[in-house]
Amino acid sequence: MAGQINYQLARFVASYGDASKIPASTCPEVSFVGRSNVGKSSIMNKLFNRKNLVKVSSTPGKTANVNFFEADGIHFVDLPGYGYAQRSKAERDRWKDLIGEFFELDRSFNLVVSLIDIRHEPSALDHQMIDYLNASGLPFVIALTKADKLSRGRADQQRSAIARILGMRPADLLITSSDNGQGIDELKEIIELHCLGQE
Ligand SMILES: Nc1nc2c(ncn2[C@@H]2O[C@H](COP(=O)(O)OP(=O)(O)OP(=O)(O)O)[C@@H](O)[C@H]2O)c(=O)[nH]1
Repeated sequence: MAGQINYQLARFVASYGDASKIPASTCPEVSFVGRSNVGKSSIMNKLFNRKNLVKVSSTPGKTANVNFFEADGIHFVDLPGYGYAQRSKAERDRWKDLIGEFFELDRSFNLVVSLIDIRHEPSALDHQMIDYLNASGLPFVIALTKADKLSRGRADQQRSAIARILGMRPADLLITSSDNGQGIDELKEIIELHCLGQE
């Protein structure tokens, strides 16, 4: 049951625009990836039960750095959203490099939470990210975001469709909403499993 990690004292730790400047891991880490505007900041705020600790922006593409948060001795890492078309190519390349370099670091990748908007098919960059996660062997979970925007039945259908596209089982994809809290306790349980070593 979720509840072993105390999220109450979540705090911002540091922000890095250059992966080579990130200090070595000192504790378990949970990293959040996904396309711009998918809801990374919102799901992190929901975990922390805070409105605005992780800046939520309705303008896509605001998270341009790797941002570290800490709660109860665990680091939560907000990675820059990828694939925001209206940015310059130079900026998109910088973000891609930053994400790529981050995953090449020798770190404690206890869990990567890969977010996909439940309403849309995975993008080419989502595929690239998930292929990379599969190939690297890093533990990851897919969280489908914004489920409150669909009926329960439609959300289940979308989960099956997205799972099929990704070659995964529907049960491997978590249906979540930062709006009504759906799936957040399950996500907490998965985080606990990977960060507190209860295999
Ligand atoms: N209805 C609904 N809206 C959501 C949900 N999660 C996020 N949003 C909205 O989607 C928009 C983007 O959310 P963010 O959490 O800022 O997304 P992000 O992935 O951090 O965005 P970047 O900073 O661009 O990488 C905001 O307007 C949020 O209010 C959700 O579960 N339900």
